[in-house]
Amino acid sequence: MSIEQIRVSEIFGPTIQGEGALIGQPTVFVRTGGCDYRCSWCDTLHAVDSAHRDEWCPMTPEAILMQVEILSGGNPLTVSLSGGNPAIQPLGGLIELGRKEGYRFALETQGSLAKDWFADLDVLTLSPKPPSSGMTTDWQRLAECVEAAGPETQTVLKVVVFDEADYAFARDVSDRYPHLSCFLQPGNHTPPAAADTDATIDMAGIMERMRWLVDRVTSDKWYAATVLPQLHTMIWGNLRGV
Ligand SMILES: C[S@@+](CC[C@H](N)C(=O)[O-])C[C@H]1O[C@@H](n2cnc3c(N)ncnc32)[C@H](O)[C@@H]1O
Ligand SMILES: Nc1nc2[nH]cc(C(=O)O)c2c(=O)[nH]1
Ligand code: SF4
Ligand SMILES: [Mg+2]
Repeated sequence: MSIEQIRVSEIFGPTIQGEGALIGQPTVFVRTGGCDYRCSWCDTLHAVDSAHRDEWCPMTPEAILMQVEILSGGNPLTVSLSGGNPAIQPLGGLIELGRKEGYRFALETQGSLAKDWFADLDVLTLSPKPPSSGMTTDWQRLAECVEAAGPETQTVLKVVVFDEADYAFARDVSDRYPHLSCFLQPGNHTPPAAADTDATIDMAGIMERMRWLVDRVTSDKWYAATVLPQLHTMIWGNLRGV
C-alpha cells in the first residue's frame, strides 16, 4: 500500500448525521478500517475487527472523492469521516482535494492520535471513551488532538454514557475543556456483531437510558450539556450503511 492510500471499510449516503453537533444534516460517510481501541460495546466492529480486514479497500483520495461525488450527485455536502479510528489513516490529501470542490469535512475519533490535518477539518468530534468501554484515556494525547485542530476547526466533545461512572467521566472531560460543547449520547447495549448487517436493537432499553441521562443532567443543573440520541438508530436500528 502506498503512503497515500486510505484503508476504506465503506462509503455510503447521502444519509443524515445521526449524532452530535451536526445531527440531522445530510452527509456522506467515509468509514475507514482499523482501530487502536477495542471498546466493549463498539457498534462498528466490521471496521475494527481485523478478521474483516479483507473487506477494507486501499483507495486513493481521488478514488474516494469520485465515489463521494457520485453519491452526492456532484452537490457538495459535509463528508463524515469515521471508522474504526480515521486518525490512523492519511486523510490530509482527501480533505484538501474535497475542499477545493466545495465539500466540508467532519471527523469522529476517540482522541488517541493527533494529526496536523485536523486543522483542515470543519468539525472535529472528540469522543474519549468512558469506563464502561474498558479503554483508558490518555489525557496528553487528547490535549494534542485539541491543540492540532487549532482555532479554525470547530472541536466538540461527544461522550457515550451507559452508567453513573460514565456520567462522572463525561463531567470530568467537560470540566477539562469548558470552552468545548459537550454532547452526551446514551449507549446502545445491543450493538451488532461484526458480521451482522441488521441486528435487533433494544430501542426501549436505550430510551430508558436516555430518560435517565436527561434526569441526571437536569438534576445536576449541568445546563451546558447537550443530550442527544443516536438518531439513525431510532430510524433504522442497527442497520449498516445508513
Ligand atoms: C463507531 S465510532 C468511530 C469513530 C471513533 N473510533 C470513535 O470512537 O469516536 C463513532 C461514534 O460511535 C460511538 N459508539 C460506538 N459504539 C456505540 C454504542 N454501542 N452506543 C453508543 N455510541 C456508540 C462512539 O463512541 C463514537 O462516538
Ligand atoms: N447516520 C449515521 N450517523 C452516524 N454518526 C456517527 C456514525 C458512526 O458510525 O460513526 C454514524 C453512522 O454510521 N450513521
Ligand atoms: S474507538 Fe470507536 S471504532 Fe474503535 S472500538 Fe471504540 S467505538 Fe469502536
Ligand atoms: Mg455508528
